[in-house]
Amino acid sequence: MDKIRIRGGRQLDGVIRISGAKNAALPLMTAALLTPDPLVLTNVPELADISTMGKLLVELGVGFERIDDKVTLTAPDGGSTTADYDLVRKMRASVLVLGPLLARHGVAKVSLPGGCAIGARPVDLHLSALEAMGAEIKLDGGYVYASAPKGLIGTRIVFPKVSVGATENLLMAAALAKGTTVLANAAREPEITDLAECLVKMGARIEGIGSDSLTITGVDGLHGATHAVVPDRIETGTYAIAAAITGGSVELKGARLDHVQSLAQTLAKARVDVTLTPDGFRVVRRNNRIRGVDVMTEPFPGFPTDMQAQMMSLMTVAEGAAMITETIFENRFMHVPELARMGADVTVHHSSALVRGVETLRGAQVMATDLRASVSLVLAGLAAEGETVVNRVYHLDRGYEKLEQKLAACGADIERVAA
Ligand SMILES: CC(=O)N[C@H]1[C@@H](OP(=O)(O)OP(=O)(O)OC[C@H]2O[C@@H](n3ccc(=O)[nH]c3=O)[C@H](O)[C@@H]2O)O[C@H](CO)[C@@H](O)[C@@H]1O
Ligand SMILES: C=C(OP(=O)(O)O)C(=O)O
Repeated sequence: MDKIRIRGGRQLDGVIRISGAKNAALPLMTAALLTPDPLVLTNVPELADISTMGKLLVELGVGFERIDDKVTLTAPDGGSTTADYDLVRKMRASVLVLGPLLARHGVAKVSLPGGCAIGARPVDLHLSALEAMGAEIKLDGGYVYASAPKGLIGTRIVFPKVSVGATENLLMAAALAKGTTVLANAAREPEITDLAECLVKMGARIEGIGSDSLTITGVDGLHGATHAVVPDRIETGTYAIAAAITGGSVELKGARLDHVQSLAQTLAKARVDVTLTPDGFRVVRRNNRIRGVDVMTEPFPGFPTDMQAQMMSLMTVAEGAAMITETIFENRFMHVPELARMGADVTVHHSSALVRGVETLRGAQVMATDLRASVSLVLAGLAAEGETVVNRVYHLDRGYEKLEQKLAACGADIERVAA
């Protein structure tokens, strides 16, 4: 298994171009299941999760062609409606095929995704909302059997909890339902807005895009479209912290500051400068020490759970203490013991972590069990004295396109070592 080796202590200076968002590209790819016409997506990042979704769609009979950052997906009539365990278990976003398959074909059999390192992550909200639209749902042998032979029927759905995936699944299902569906207490992450805008290009009728209440008037059929995937706000935030933690200056080209407002506010409180540039924004910290700032994760526009581990790395070297509270996932502090191996002082109590800043971290052999925890160790390694080796690089390959190249181009001493 490959490893990442970092020799820390170098400032990062330069420019990083932000890739398309994994968490937008994945649902957009499943939207191809809604129409027999080609859906052309551009700015699609090259990531393990995108290949996994491609393989799952091919198993469902979808034509998949990739040329550079452009992916063309064509889902002819008569494709399969079964998503097998082997691919679904690799990536939870696979459950997003359920809504589109059911809406288009009236039937779907999709493996339950199961839990993962960061939490149990049930899909009950997806299933009960589809039931409210008239679907019959049965669970058997680890599979969801869903059917709606006469089609899904629009209704008012009030999500008891904000869920990105459930909002996406229902948005796609409602696009082809009979009548009007209202999704109240919907998630409003930029990836949902991106999906909604693509669906509108495909002929869907959606009002309230960008808000927590979406009104979808079902149509008889959708057509093909071309859509550019929104820039990745989590990749953006990760490299913003890379600049901050190393005391450097990095311009994030293509990044959307309006998608990372809560992070930018936190960085400003921590004494990191964020300034707009014509094509993105620049993050600068020079001679001052980072100041400890409390952070609590929340649905968008609050501070994203997918940036919590990276922010914790920054806070480990802050002046003073920071309380980091995780409200979205019940087990998302796996980076804490690994950061402690690098000299960080962190105490976890239930869903909060008290981080007492130290002067410096020291390099170590580390590994993590999920994507953002892994990248938080890379960030810590960039700031640490000496050598850090991050194992289990396959987690990073799920979500960071050309990670080592992007960081090395700004002066980081980082390389991938084949095992
Ligand atoms: C591919 C993708 O876009 N993944 C993102 C998506 O995951 P995902 O869509 O899985 O996350 P959700 O927003 O659904 O999860 C939020 C919370 O709701 C719970 N829940 C969710 C669904 C459900 O049916 N029942 C239930 O209890 C989850 O366990 C979690 O505690 O949003 C998360 C929250 O921003 C991000 O961390 C993930 O990176
Ligand atoms: C948790 C994440 O992804 P997924 O929902 O695919 O596990 C993530 O992108 O940080």
